Amino acid sequence: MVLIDEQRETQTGETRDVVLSVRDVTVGFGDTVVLDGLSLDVYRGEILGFVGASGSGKSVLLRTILGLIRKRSGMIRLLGQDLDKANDEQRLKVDMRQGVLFQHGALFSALTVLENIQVPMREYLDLPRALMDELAYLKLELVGLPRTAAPKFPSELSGGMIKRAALARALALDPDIVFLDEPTSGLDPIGAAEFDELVGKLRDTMGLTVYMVTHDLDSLLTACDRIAVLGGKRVLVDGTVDDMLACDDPWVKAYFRGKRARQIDRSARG
Ligand SMILES: Nc1ncnc2c1ncn2[C@@H]1O[C@H](COP(=O)(O)OP(=O)(O)OP(=O)(O)O)[C@@H](O)[C@H]1O
Repeated sequence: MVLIDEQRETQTGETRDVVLSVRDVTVGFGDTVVLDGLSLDVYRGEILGFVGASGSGKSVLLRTILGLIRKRSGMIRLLGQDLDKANDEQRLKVDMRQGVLFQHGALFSALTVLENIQVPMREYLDLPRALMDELAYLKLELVGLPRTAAPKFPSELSGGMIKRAALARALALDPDIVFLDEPTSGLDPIGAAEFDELVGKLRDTMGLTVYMVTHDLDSLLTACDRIAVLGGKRVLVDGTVDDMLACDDPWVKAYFRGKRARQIDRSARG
């Protein structure tokens, strides 16, 4: 496990390890500024739900953190490493300690489930085939897929199985943090709840840190330890469900105090 030298006092006064620190980040395309001075911390072992209106920049931030989009200014420290200052070796170390589940799973259609899970192993490690098979079967089990799913191609899987297979691939190298981009979209409510439960179990058993972009109110209210809301090109508010309910921003109010939210919140709190 990577040592993290960064600790921060949270809003509740606890001192926690910071796994991801985004500071004053600005990102734009041409004349359009999408993120303007955005700051956010993600703590070790938490599930952070990241929400915001469509087009507010959630994917842009995720892609910037992953190094797929260049920021104009600001700093991003992931797993204790300032990504702008990382040399190739340091970048590789960080890459190996993070997993990503892209929207819709993004599995390679020409590879079986087992081969998909082995992609990061092939990319970063030099392991004998038998060991890679064994490790991939362990990941299958971890995400609740049967061994019979291993030789199947993505086109032969249900939506829920695709998400689980993609999660198994994201977990292939036992990362410290996983980034999940709308992991429950397209799943029925039962499948979505089971997926959330699985993510919670991974947090509890592996100490996994989860950064989850989601529109799923159920996930935000029941699975996430903390919520951050993107609006006005930065993080408008972050905190617990109660912090969201106390927030007076019109979008946050409409989202968390709307009719659907009240129903879910009532059933989640019993
Ligand atoms: N490569 C790009 N070039 C130009 N503009 C872009 C690019 N990528 C994203 N944008 C713009 O950035 C803004 C934010 O997009 P983004 O996809 O991050 O929104 P989002 O919050 O993830 O939305 P959704 O919830 O609908 O997925 C949009 O206006 C989008 O058009």
